[in-house]
Amino acid sequence: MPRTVRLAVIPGDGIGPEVVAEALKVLRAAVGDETRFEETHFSLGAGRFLETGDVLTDDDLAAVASHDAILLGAVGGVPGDPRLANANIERGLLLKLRFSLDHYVNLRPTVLHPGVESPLAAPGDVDFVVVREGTEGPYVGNGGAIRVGTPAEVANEVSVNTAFGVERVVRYAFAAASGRRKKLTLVHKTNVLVFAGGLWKRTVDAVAVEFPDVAVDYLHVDAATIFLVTDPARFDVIVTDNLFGDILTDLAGAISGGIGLAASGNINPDGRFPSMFEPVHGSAPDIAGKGIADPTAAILSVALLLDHLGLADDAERVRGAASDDIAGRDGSTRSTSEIGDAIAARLAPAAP
Ligand SMILES: NC(=O)C1=CN([C@@H]2O[C@H](COP(=O)(O)OP(=O)(O)OC[C@H]3O[C@@H](n4cnc5c(N)ncnc54)[C@H](O)[C@@H]3O)[C@@H](O)[C@H]2O)C=CC1
Ligand SMILES: CC(C)CC(=O)C(=O)O
Ligand SMILES: [Mg+2]
Repeated sequence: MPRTVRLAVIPGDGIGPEVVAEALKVLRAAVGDETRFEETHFSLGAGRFLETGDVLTDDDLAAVASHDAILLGAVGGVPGDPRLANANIERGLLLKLRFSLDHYVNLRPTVLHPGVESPLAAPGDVDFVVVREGTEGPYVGNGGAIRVGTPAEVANEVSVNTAFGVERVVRYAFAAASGRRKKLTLVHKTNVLVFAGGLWKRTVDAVAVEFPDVAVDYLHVDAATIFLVTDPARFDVIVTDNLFGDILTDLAGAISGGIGLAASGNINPDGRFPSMFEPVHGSAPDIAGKGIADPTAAILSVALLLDHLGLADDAERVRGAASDDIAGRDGSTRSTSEIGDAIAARLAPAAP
């Protein structure tokens, strides 16, 4: 009897549906007969909002939450589109999913694949994971503004950091480092953000006692951007808050061959809620509909999904096929579906 995995698929906006189609192609080619993915496709995003006025209803959320895992493309329209001014798709949909489903680990691995040209002069070994906190920080919507639109406007956006929230993600990061090269770098801005930074630093110091095999380092976020460019090999696992992690992982994508290769998982490690896998990039309205988006980030996100489901062999095969494809890229332009087809073909069983 094959295992059935109920997969919620949220293609989203812009290039989201284009890259998700390729990711699903690869997923279907990767898994053996012993696993069956039952897909439910959800029409959510800016497009859906413009049609119906809904962003994410309680029914939508409950339906998505009833699945075993989620694959998401990207959501969001053209920045500045006045029709979306009151929608706040990113907060009302993407962050609502992450918060409601308690995705407190936002896992973003960065590898410089063989054959990829990095813009760095001396990239060295680029192989690190950013463990970004996913449910707190400045993204929780704890803010407000007064006298909006006047010269006397005051706007606040408060970063929320709880001992509970920081400790659980820090613990996850230590465990991840322990299973890798045993180095954890906390990135924050403790010299200025003394309250939040103090909590993060004290938590790392306290949890470190339980992981004596893991070397602990600390960098202010501004210095971390320098070292990501000048010496990325110094990083193994980075743990950081929601905002810093968001910014650092776009940079991580850029130094490792481009945002089109950067995968991520929004993980609920407790398994109480389905985890969600998505490329790091957004809906890229500037290239949407042209068939030129790189689907590799979405495909590598499928590998993270398979890992999460305990299908490590299938995950490794997807990574291997993607890596082989990447290594063979010669600078000629292939379409989104040509790349997906080529990676899926590497996974197809050999003809007898
Ligand atoms: N997880 C999500 O759903 C995210 C959604 N967004 C939303 O996406 C929309 C666009 O945001 P941007 O700031 O422009 O970020 P973006 O990541 O969509 O695009 C930044 C640049 O990277 C390029 N790019 C992105 N993905 C690519 C791919 N797979 N292949 C080749 N090139 C790629 C784009 O063409 C663009 O030049 C906005 O509405 C934003 O709020 C942004 C980031 C994450
Ligand atoms: C809505 C944003 C937080 C999405 C984003 O940029 C990200 O998660 O990387
Ligand atoms: Mg981002």
